[in-house]
Amino acid sequence: MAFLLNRMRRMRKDEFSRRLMREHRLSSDDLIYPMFVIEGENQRQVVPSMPGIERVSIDLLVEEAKELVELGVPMLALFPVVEGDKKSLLAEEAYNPNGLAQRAVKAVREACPDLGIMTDVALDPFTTHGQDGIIDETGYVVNDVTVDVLVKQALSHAEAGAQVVAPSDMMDGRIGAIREALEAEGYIHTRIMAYSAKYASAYYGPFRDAVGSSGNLGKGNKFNYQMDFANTDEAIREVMLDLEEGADMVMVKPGMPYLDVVRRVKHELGVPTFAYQVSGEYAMQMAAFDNGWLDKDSVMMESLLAFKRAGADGILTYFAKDAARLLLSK
Ligand SMILES: NCc1[nH]cc(CCC(=O)O)c1CC(=O)O
Ligand SMILES: [Mg+2]
Repeated sequence: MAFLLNRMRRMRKDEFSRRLMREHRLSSDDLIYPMFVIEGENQRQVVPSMPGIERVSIDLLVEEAKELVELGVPMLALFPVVEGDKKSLLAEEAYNPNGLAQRAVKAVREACPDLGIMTDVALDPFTTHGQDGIIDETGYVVNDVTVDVLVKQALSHAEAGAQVVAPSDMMDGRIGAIREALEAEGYIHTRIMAYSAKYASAYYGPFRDAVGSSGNLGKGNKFNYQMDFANTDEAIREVMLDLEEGADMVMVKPGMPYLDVVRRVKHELGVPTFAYQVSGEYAMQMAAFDNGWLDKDSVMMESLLAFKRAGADGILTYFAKDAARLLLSK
């Protein structure tokens, strides 16, 4: 032991050398903040299964968007919470040019022209049954009919001013169809963030509470369009297809339990890769924080850095504001 040449602890001894050898960093540039919007004015509703997260009306959404700009967060992800009488079997409200999402996009673009807005392209907030598409008489979500509606929805978002549209539905061929329609209508700059490897996950529960689709979905599941969580080769194929069809960014979802998939996508394909730390992952951590079982700031930052280590270029996270605030204070 007299001549221990490799002492790994030497570099860990002081903060300056720890800083020098640090391989990965989290910055506010890496964060995307998902937000839930409701009708009305000066309205806020808590989401019991997501402590700290509220559904807000457009006026309050705009105020929060300004806060995001100040915090250096580049983009928000918008999810409309649609009232029951707007839901239907054919989800017509999804492409209403004056729908809630479309109005919210316009309002935020006007107030914060440089903030990115990413819209959710999927039908689950608009269908009476809570599935992400149009169903046939057996309840099966019909792929190509659904894609036609998604195209209309994506175009209405682009027209409202969304710079990024994000299909989260997992229909086959929707990226290509949306890309072609955007090109044909002159929206050549609209970016597509594809939820490419989206798994049929039980971690989405609190989100479904937040958008009010859990009651409608009931005991239903999304196994015949979202991916089986036993697979990773299939994720690579899904990502490759979406890239061929014109996606600019791809996403893996959920996040923390799927970092192996994030790593494979980034390292095998080398494309802009994002991960979604979903509602259930947020709820789990918040439950521990609120009970005093885990320290919020340190565990939150450790969980977000793990995404960077795995290769993610950015993270959709309900912690985006808290993390950006913490980064600014350092
Ligand atoms: N298109 C639906 C959609 N878009 C984002 C989420 C989940 C997000 C989260 O859990 O935070 C879901 C839920 C689902 O697929 O049932
Ligand atoms: Mg696909």
